[in-house]
Amino acid sequence: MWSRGSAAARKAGPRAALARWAAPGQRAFSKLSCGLVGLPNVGKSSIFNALTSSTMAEMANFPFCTIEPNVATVPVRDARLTKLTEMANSERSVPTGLEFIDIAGLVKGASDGKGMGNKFLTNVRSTSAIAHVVRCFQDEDVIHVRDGQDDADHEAARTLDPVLDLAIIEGELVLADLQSAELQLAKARKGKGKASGAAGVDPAAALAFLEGVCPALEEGQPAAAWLQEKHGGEQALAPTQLAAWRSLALMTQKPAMVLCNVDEAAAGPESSDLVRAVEEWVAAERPGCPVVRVCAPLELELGAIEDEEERAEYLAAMGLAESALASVQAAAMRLLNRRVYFTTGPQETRAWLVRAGTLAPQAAGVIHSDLEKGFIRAEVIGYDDYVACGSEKAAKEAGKMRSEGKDYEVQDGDVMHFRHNT
Ligand SMILES: Nc1ncnc2c1ncn2[C@@H]1O[C@H](COP(=O)(O)OP(=O)(O)OP(=O)(O)O)[C@@H](O)[C@H]1O
Ligand SMILES: [Mg+2]
Repeated sequence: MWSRGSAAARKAGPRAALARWAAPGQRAFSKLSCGLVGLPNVGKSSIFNALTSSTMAEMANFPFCTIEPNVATVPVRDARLTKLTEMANSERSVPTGLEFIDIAGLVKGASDGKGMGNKFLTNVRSTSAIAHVVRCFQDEDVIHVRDGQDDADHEAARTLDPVLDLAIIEGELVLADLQSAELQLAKARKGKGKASGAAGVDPAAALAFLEGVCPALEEGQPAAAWLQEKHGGEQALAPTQLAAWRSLALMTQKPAMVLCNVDEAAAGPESSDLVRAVEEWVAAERPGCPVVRVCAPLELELGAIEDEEERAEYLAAMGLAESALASVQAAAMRLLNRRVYFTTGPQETRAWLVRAGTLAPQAAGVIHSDLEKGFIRAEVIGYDDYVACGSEKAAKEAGKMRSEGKDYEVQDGDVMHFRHNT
């Protein structure tokens, strides 16, 4: 099954090392995952390869080239991790990861089983975020498919229209969600929904969400957009409400970003009309959804440059502030509301991912469940203080090390040490 990673994914060199992050007894580390979704042949596999700098996804000018999704985890570059590793002279430096899943092309009618149909919608269901890939590159030789069949002869299907493409795919996800939500609603009304049985889920709250979200889905509104409009988004929900909302497990509840697959001409500061059309539509219809331009060949070249200075020069020459990978990773962190804290020592300096608002014991639990169970307190130094003082010892002497208890909310960039009694 793809969720455990394809054989190719398991074999992949540097990524295989990432899979070993979680040593026996440790919890699997909390990496984020992002599924690449889009019409056939828009460049999902090309972007997957570019972002993960691997050639495991077969790229071909052939619609539905990808049948089994490819999975790869990419380490997140973080200058703070590099700096802390240098300061502690650690043997190992372990970044956080972002997993990409290259999903087969969806077409209009996918929710009814057209094209590769529901099988691929299942793959979308298991990711934490969705990246819509839309075609913004001009190439007469690459077939553009919109209607579930090779429509190369139809002028309308050949015309590039990334906004329409985006609306089609989003519409398919909404339709599939509507089918699921209506089933859940019928069951919930009879009082035997899975929500009513799920631990920690208030059946009345789940029912209320279903009654609200079904008509919205019917009108073509993604579930997340409905929640934003009616309730101010997930952040505004109380824990019991959030549990009820999440129990619906709809695809359009997931945060989404748009990746514009551009040619080199539109990769620099100039952009293109197609990209601008996407940006305008998203700003008006899906506010808060990030739009990132990715030029696959350029990103591939960039991924191959190890030297930081050389990378910076390459980016500057292209007129870019950062790589598409860095933009996508930042967008995923923002969308999924994640924060990073660090642990550092001579053996290892490591970055850990937690949700915004995570308290110290649960943050410790990301490292090992024993640390959470036996949590006594956390010794915390803010990243800036740590660097300004030059070492943990100096930070301590300068009074910058705080002793925090079980109610402490972990902040992005905290350098932490956990005291525990196990
Ligand atoms: N930015 C680009 N510029 C020019 N050609 C591109 C670009 N991106 C992708 N292509 C070409 O488009 C074709 C389709 O790409 P790819 O196989 O990555 O699409 P896909 O979305 O994964 O397709 P499928 O849905 O069939 O899996 C390939 O021939 C690829 O080389
Ligand atoms: Mg593909």
